[in-house]
Amino acid sequence: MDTIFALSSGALPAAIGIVRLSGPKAGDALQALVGRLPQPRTAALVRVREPESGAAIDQALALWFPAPSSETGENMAELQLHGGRAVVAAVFAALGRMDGLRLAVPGEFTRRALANGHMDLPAVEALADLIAAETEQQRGQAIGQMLGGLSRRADAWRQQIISAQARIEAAIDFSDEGDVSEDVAAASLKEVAGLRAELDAVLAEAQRGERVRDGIVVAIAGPPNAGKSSLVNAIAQRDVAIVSPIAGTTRDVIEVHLDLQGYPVTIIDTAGIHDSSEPIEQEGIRRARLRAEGADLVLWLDDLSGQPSLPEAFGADVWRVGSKSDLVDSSAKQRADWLTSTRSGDGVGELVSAIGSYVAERYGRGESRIITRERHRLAIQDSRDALLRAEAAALGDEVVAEELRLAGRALERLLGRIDVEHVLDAVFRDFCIGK
Ligand SMILES: Nc1nc2c(ncn2[C@@H]2O[C@H](COP(=O)(O)OP(=O)(O)OP(=O)(O)O)[C@@H](O)[C@H]2O)c(=O)[nH]1
Ligand SMILES: [K+]
Ligand SMILES: [Mg+2]
Repeated sequence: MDTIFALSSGALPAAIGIVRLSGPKAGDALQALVGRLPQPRTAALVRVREPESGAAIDQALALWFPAPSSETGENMAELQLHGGRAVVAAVFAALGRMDGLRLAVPGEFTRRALANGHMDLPAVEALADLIAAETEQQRGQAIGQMLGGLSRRADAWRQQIISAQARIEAAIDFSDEGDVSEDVAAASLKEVAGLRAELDAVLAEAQRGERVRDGIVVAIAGPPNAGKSSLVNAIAQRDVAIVSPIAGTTRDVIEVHLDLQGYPVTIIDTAGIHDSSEPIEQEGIRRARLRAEGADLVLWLDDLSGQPSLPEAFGADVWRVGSKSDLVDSSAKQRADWLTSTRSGDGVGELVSAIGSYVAERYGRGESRIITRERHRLAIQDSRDALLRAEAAALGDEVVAEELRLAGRALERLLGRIDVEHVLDAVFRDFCIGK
């Protein structure tokens, strides 16, 4: 097993540059650089020297974490250097010359922690989410999961399934004893039904966690020239989209990322939807429809100047938003849920607050969000389906026990206890070097 090292802190130059090592030779390498091994888990002020010449490289804090009480479960060492490029380069050069040491690949420390059972798969996923989190709600969700939110629940479900399975298997073995075994099996199946209902409830809310992780999409759609791009610019307070009096200006889908009440919200500007014979515009309209259909909320914009343009039926909630309110008389205003003018600025701030409240209400209420990825949802769904099949099978039947076994396996997959290899690449794709 190689000993790996990497810069675990951010871009240089910086006040401090943290270099971490993990593997069998981490202690030897630290000793070669600083002359001694500090007390385990206690920071020590040390002189870092080039091992061959003895020339000073830096003065630093050193930490030593002997296996197995370290993040990876291996011997680990950490140097908190001054964060200069040449300082870190000199330390890397010295480490690179040592036998059995090499630079880590992205996520390799965490991969070792997983392999050594110091983290489970949901915790690894949550760590990636925590590092990627840009809003308060994303952070809260990620740390909750990293500290075991999902794992604890899934493990409790698994224990319940195993115990029901054991009782049903015993009932099968003692089936010649008649009534008693039937009662036991019936009671166990009742428990299974209760658990299945619990999984159903969690699955019904699955979308919330996934959306908070990935971002909640609000699409601005409507007829050409309604002022969609102007509204997107007003919301972003930046000139992100091209605005012009020419109908059909926007063709590509443009995204703006916002933090509303701690939730990540992606506002998308789309091509004006109407019957067009122009092929490029047609493609833009096709993309606009597609994004609006996948959105969580559609703002249907209409400048209220002519016949009301009817919102198309999308899968999402639709708000009718009147635009250019500086141009219309009060009678037209009854046709919209919201009125805005990007010229005067009226109504834009209110609309944005209303979107924030809508998102907080829709994604914040209810149980804590424990499903944050499709992978979690599919595994829990598999478990739930097996429980349902168990309920449907005859009492005391071997099929019941087998379905319960499958239900338990789906949860073990969720926790990364089995079949972990084929999901690892997807999980570690987002990791950076040094993590
Ligand atoms: N008076 C007034 N004009 C506006 C307002 N908002 C936008 N406009 C004008 O309306 C015209 C169309 O605006 P855009 O934002 O390009 O409209 P759009 O819906 O994105 O248009 P397409 O991308 O072509 O579908 C431009 O000339 C804008 O200056 C407003 O609040 N008041
Ligand atoms: K336009
Ligand atoms: Mg536009």
